[in-house]
Amino acid sequence: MGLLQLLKSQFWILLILSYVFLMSGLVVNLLQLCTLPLWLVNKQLARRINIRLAYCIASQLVAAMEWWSGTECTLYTDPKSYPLYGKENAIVVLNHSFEIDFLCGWTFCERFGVLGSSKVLAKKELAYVPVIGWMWYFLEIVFCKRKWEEDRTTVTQSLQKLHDYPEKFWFLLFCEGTRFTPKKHQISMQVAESKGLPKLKHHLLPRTKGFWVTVQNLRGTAAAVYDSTLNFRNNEAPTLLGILTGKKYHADLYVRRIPLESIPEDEAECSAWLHKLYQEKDRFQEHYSQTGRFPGPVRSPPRRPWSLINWMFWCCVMLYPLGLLLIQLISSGSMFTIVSAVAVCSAVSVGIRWMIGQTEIKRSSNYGIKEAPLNNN
Ligand SMILES: CC/C=C\C/C=C\C/C=C\C/C=C\C/C=C\C/C=C\CCC(=O)SCCNC(=O)CCNC(=O)[C@H](O)C(C)(C)COP(=O)(O)OP(=O)(O)OC[C@H]1O[C@@H](n2cnc3c(N)ncnc32)[C@H](O)[C@@H]1OP(=O)(O)O
Ligand SMILES: CCCCCCCCCCCCCCCC(=O)OC[C@@H](O)COP(=O)(O)O
Repeated sequence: MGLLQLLKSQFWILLILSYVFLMSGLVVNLLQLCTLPLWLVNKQLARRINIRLAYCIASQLVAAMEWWSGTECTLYTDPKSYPLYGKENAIVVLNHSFEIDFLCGWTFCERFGVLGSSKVLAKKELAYVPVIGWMWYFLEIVFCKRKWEEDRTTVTQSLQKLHDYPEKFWFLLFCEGTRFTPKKHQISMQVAESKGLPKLKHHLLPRTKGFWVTVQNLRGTAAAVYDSTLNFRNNEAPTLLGILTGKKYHADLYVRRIPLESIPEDEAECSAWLHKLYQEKDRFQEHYSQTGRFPGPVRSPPRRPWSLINWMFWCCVMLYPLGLLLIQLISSGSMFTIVSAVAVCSAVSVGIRWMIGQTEIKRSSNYGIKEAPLNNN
């Protein structure tokens, strides 16, 4: 292990990065709160400001991945579709097997200039995660309870609001609805069998209602579906903690652009279309596991310096007062201040550990387990 790598893996470095992320995130959340009155007067301006504020938070994680860990991202895609990426609204369909799949998604958003405005159909629990969840509220992220009876109306309403969104956005859908685990896979394949659908090896059976409602409500707003399949080289199972301690991974993403008009409007046909798409995705993953690559040409966009510049800016802004405080602390020698500083450090590390925990598959929800196939009609 090199000296730099050793340094990156030190706990106190992680603590400093976490402090910068948490404190700058809370400052950004506060600024977002201040834009509330502006929504009443000039909604489009409020949205544009919030896109930039969200960029300040999300791009710190992207910088950690691209610049700190040096993780590389290769894009396999058709050269004819490539010039359209970032220039049109799109619905992105992505497999949900990795702890940092959302971060890889963000990295591509950054490279195509849509990071601040990127959206997702997210489980409601994430709305309460400090910094990220609070930021999403101002970004008009669509939340769902994964209970169709309730989601049908709320998801439709949230999607309708995006019709006049002032900047280009990608709307991410993890149609599997939860992270892949062997147990969830086994249960979802029982569901597939009970529905007479072919079994999938690398994916859970997709939930089709969210996809259908998204496509229907974004017709005329989004131009295409980007069918995206992600994998990592050398059978790696990357983690956010790995990224933050400087571990380098190599992600491969296969993207196919499918014009929205080619997707059926009828719910049953749309559902069958999505099942077929997942059967194809499964074949791409099988191809990857056999050959170590996806089909088609490679066209990788380079990383941009903006995420790093933003991160450096927040490091300077947040570390300056921390430095002053430390000097004061050491020179005062007061037991009370030292105990307070230790308490703050502990709170930061517990808070960040909890947030990182949200990304860990071993802490994944029971969704997809609790509904036994026998309960399905
Ligand atoms: C060029 C570069 C291209 C791309 C770059 C890539 C990406 C970048 C893009 C954007 C980035 C943006 C942001 C990223 C940042 C962060 C994101 C982080 C995380 C958030 C992600 C989540 O929170 S995922 C969880 C929430 N999302 C979803 O669940 C979406 C999918 N779900 C649905 O669509 C659901 O239908 C629903 C949520 C709308 C409703 O849920 P409900 O449970 O009520 O679902 P259903 O009614 O569908 O369920 C009943 C049907 O399911 C069948 N069933 C029962 N048991 C199972 C089972 N175990 N497995 C499968 N199916 C099952 C049942 O039979 C019912 O079937 P029907 O035939 O009746 O439908
Ligand atoms: C430099 C930064 C230092 C500190 C970084 C801490 C950042 C914490 C970021 C938390 C972001 C949370 C996003 C989680 C996304 C996710 O993967 O959600 C899972 C859901 O899809 C499905 O849930 P489940 O049903 O439980 O599998």
